Amino acid sequence: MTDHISHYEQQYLDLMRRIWTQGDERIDRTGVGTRSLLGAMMRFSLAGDHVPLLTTKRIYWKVAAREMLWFLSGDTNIRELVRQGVHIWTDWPLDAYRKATGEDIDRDTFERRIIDDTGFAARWGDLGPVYGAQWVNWPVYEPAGDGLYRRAEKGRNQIAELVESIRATPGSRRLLFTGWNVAEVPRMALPPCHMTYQFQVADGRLNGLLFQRSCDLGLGFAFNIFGLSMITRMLAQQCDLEPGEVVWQGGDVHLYLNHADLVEEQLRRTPSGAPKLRINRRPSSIFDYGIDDFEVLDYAPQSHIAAPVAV
Ligand SMILES: Nc1nc(=O)c2c([nH]1)NC[C@@H]1CN(c3ccc(C(=O)N[C@@H](CCC(=O)O)C(=O)O)cc3)CN21
Ligand SMILES: O=c1ccn([C@H]2C[C@H](O)[C@@H](COP(=O)(O)O)O2)c(=O)[nH]1
Repeated sequence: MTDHISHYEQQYLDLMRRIWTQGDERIDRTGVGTRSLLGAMMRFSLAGDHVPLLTTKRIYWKVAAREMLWFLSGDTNIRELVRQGVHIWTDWPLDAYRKATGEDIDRDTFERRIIDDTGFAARWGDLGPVYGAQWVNWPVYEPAGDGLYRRAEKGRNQIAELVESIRATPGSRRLLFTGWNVAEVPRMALPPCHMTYQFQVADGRLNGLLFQRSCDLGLGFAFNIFGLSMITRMLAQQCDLEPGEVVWQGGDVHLYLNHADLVEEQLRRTPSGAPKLRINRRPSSIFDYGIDDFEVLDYAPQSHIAAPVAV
């Protein structure tokens, strides 16, 4: 149906090939090793409900959607994700627990305890002040007298302020939010990868841009580009704008060396089709969306390709 030269996903496959064949090979933080390139950009249209889901392997878009809704809820504990059957954040708390206790616990048992025991979840399931905390409750400090400061009860809600700003000053060049809180990065289980989102209103359309400092092109990217598209669509709906395009900018874009099978299989495949993301309802605020409000249509991907995640 779609000529593969012009299919939106070709940008992704080209970048994958370039990094795999020409990337700088190094041992990274995880010890797995990557091939890496600094600086990349891709653009995708959201017009007509189109969504840049990868078609050369199945993407579990509901997992990515649940993760995005979890960020917006301000939650930083994996418990709610695990309760919803989302396992993509479990490995980091699990690793911390194993290292701290020496207990040789398997993932299923760890997740069971996170769900069953709220005390255990509070102690071992929290990722620190990651995305959700910074997005909707960026800490602020108020004078407490004698030159002292105390943390204000409520922080800044960057997302609520962004909705207001898009509505009030659509010509602004300051329509953004960021998870990169320099003072709090050391307390995060992982410093934010998809760290800064910026928006622009042009001709009645909302465009969204993401700067991602570090990108696991084989696994994380598919989720991150869906998340960017989803939040751009939600913001557009809340601000009575049409969806425009999304621009993705990568800092350190890499392929893990243990993703060789995935990379080679994916590069053999040809992208096809034009999936659409439908939002079935107009919730009264950006914080009132639920998973059932989203539907993906015309998505007929090739088979899933499993690949290990580097912790
Ligand atoms: N190395 C690494 N890559 C990442 O993409 C990543 C991290 N670490 N750390 C934090 C989060 C967690 N994210 C993840 C983690 C795992 C998958 C993953 O395993 N995806 C599989 C299966 C998904 C599922 O079974 O639900 C996939 O095929 O997409 C995706 C994103 C994105 N981030
Ligand atoms: O949303 C995400 C979250 C994480 N990643 C990847 C990028 C890297 O491979 C690791 C993070 O390691 P750092 O050493 O902190 O860069 O996780 C992603 O692609 N998308």
